[in-house]
Amino acid sequence: MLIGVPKEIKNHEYRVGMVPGSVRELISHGHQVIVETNAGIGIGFSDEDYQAVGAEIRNTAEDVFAEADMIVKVKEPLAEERAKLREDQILFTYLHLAPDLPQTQDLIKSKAVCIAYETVTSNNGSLPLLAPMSEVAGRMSIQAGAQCLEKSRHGRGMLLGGVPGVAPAKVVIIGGGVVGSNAAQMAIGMGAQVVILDRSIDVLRRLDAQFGAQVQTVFSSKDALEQHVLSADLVIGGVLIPGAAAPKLVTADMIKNMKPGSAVVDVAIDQGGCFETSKATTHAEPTYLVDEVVHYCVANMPGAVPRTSTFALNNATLPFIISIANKGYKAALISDKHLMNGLNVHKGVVTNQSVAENLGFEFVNPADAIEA
Ligand SMILES: NC(=O)C1=CN([C@@H]2O[C@H](COP(=O)(O)OP(=O)(O)OC[C@H]3O[C@@H](n4cnc5c(N)ncnc54)[C@H](O)[C@@H]3O)[C@@H](O)[C@H]2O)C=CC1
Ligand SMILES: CC(=O)C(=O)O
Ligand SMILES: [Mg+2]
Repeated sequence: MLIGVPKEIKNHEYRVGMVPGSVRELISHGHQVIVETNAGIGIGFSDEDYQAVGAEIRNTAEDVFAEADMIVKVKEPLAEERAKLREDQILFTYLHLAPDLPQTQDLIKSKAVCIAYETVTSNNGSLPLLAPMSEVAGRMSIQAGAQCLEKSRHGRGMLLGGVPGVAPAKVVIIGGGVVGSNAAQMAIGMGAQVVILDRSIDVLRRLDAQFGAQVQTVFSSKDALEQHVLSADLVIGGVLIPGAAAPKLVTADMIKNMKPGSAVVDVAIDQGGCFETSKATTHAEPTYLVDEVVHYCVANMPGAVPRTSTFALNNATLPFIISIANKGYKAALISDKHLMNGLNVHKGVVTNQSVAENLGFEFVNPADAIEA
């Protein structure tokens, strides 16, 4: 198979779909890889590094999209990338379609085979291609939130951990999955007072076993959520209903009633966000104010630490890339129900139930779609 790796074009996005080590593995399986010039330059991989392991370099994204059987990326394709997709071409990347009608419409129109990292599943119920980036974003959310509390960012002027004789900040984490538990680990390390809400008792049990008395675990009822959000200095949003748009758990009214200078970090923004007042921001301009509450809503947080993130992501994606390349996408999907769950759009039809329901498209079972 001919696999193409374009350079990412989202604002301040320096991750790349494949590192040279992964390219080497694919070539050892008998495949060809073309890489857009400077695709890895932001994390220290030159064109020569890719050529040294057998890749060919192309000067433009047009060339990569025109030639490749499968495109391997990081972020969802932007409009100008979507316009380059071809019928039957395989696209393997993050998509986050549920809150994104224009992208979904374009992918349908392209008739490409679109497999999303974030809905690939595993036997233990986790999302193996989302988890590494959620680890990064969860850890970063506390760094980002700590900066938002600084006076220069219009925050309350509080140090997360306080100092002896002065109370620490109260950090409230909504969603205790991968983002939430990694955020908790960092917040505890910085000495904050930490509360985590989740609506899964099993998740709360796991957090209790992991962190003991260092966190307060809370069942996420409307009442509890309101009580803790209103008394928080920093709120981290890390909820997920796989494939679906994030529930708007924190209303605009609740934001209005938070303390002036408090901060919210909406990690779930890539699924539309869990604060009613959230709108996606970029690393160039990460924050804005609503009712004196600092909002940080960057949809590609791991892009800020692209070297760590690229390796973490590529470690997880490589086995699936090899499987698709070796078997062809149909056999790869049929042989692995977890990879099949990644199929979101197939040659003009929507094959993810949550995406179809959220956006009002007809849902076609992925197995039926690829047999058709
Ligand atoms: N902004 C960014 O750069 C990044 C964003 N993300 C996003 O972060 C979000 C969280 O991802 P993960 O932690 O990997 O998901 P996860 O599935 O590990 O955890 C989500 C948690 O939310 C909980 N939850 C669902 N509904 C809830 C509710 N009503 N109240 C309280 N808890 C609720 C679930 O029980 C689960 O424990 C996803 O939307 C993901 O796409 C992940 C990586 C980077
Ligand atoms: C998960 C995701 O959207 C990201 O890593 O940017
Ligand atoms: Mg994202």
